[in-house]
Amino acid sequence: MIDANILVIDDDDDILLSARLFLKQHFNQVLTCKSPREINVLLSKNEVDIILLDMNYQKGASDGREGLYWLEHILSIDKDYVVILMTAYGNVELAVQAIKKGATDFILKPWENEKLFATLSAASKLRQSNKKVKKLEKIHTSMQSDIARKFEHIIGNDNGVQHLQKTLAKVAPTDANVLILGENGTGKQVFAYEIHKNSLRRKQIFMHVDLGSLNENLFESELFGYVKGAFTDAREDKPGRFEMADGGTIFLDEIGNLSLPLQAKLLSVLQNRTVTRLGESKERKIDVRLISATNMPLNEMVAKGTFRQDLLFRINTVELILPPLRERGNDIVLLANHFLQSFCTKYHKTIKNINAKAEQTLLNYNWPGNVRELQHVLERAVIMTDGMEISESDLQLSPQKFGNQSVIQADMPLDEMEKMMVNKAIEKHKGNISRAAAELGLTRAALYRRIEKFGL
Ligand SMILES: Nc1ncnc2c1ncn2[C@@H]1O[C@H](COP(=O)(O)OP(=O)(O)OP(=O)(O)O)[C@@H](O)[C@H]1O
Repeated sequence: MIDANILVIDDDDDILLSARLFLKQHFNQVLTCKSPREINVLLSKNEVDIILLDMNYQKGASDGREGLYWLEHILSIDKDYVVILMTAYGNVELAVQAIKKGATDFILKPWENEKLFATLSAASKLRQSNKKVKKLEKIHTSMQSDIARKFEHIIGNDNGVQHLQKTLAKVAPTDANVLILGENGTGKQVFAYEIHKNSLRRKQIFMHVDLGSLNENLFESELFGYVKGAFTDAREDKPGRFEMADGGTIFLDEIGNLSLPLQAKLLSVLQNRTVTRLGESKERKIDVRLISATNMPLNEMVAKGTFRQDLLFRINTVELILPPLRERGNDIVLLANHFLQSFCTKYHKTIKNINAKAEQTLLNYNWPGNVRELQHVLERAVIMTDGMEISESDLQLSPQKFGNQSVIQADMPLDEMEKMMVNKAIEKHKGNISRAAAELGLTRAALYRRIEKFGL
């Protein structure tokens, strides 16, 4: 059985019947219709690979003009359709004209079944390779932007990060849906890409979609695509991100920002594994591995009714919770040195190290912007410093973000400082753990761990 869908258009019922009976034995799907006027509807509802098109429809017509007209029409819908013309009149000139206009081949009626099969199987090979080329072009474009994005490797020796790396290694080669949770800048995108790089889909597309930047109007056209004329600016057919990611991984970033109506639309695509472009009713199958990420507390949102539970179940087969940078201990110094090296290379500077006092400052800081903030701090420090080492003043860290300065003294041990902040936040929010955790930039679980640790 050849994996191709054939549409046969002929005004003669006997021809349609014999084509259907014969071709059904060899091809995936065979559709037939009597009038080329039905072409638009049929092509918008079905995934068709090859069109077998009669040249004459009006009674007594034999010049093939109608066939040429409909050939052009089909190719104007999508120039990649493979069209094979058929006629009872062995007119070579007409055949040449049709091929010039974009037909793939020509067959004479009455046909011999073997000849018809040979022509159609060659055509389906052509169609497959056209599809492959298109897909490769898409992958090429996406890889170009990947290269421009320049992904980092995951750096981290902290227990939490090491544990996550082990989970990642187990999950990556499966097709399981992964949800990555963590504050801004904790490396959710880095982890998502690492999963893709270690998956069986590594040679296919990694499609990053920032859902936070898509408003209600753009959501469907970006994600599901559209056909020419679907709306005023739709000048040509455009596949959506899901279709482009077919065969690869789609990374839905900021999934917690979706409104409830958009969550419903996304859920239906994930359940059916098909997308329908705006302006058409045809369903297109998609095969994607899904990774989602957010800095929002999805479980709490489910409890409040602002995030659909069924959508959460669909996306969180495996959950990775990235710890904030302030909880990663010495990884702060490890990452800082890594960024020091890379910015020294970028700015052609020779800076040997970060001095001890500056290191301690980095360790004491709260890092509300996490690894991204650390990266910026090091970039600025490398640019600004004139010496051979990074000192505390080069870091230019905002004093407010070391915690409550009015009571915290500079020489206070880190643990005590932390205990005091936790206590204050719980008091301020009258024991409401969620609010206290939100203020501290911690997850509820992380706050409970501290309450236990400090015996509060
Ligand atoms: N473990 C890590 N090792 C090396 N670089 C990292 C690591 N984690 C994060 N980074 C770097 O920090 C920056 C922020 O990371 P990333 O964009 O992945 O964070 P994010 O959690 O997706 O952020 P946001 O929530 O704002 O989208 C990136 O430049 C990334 O390369």
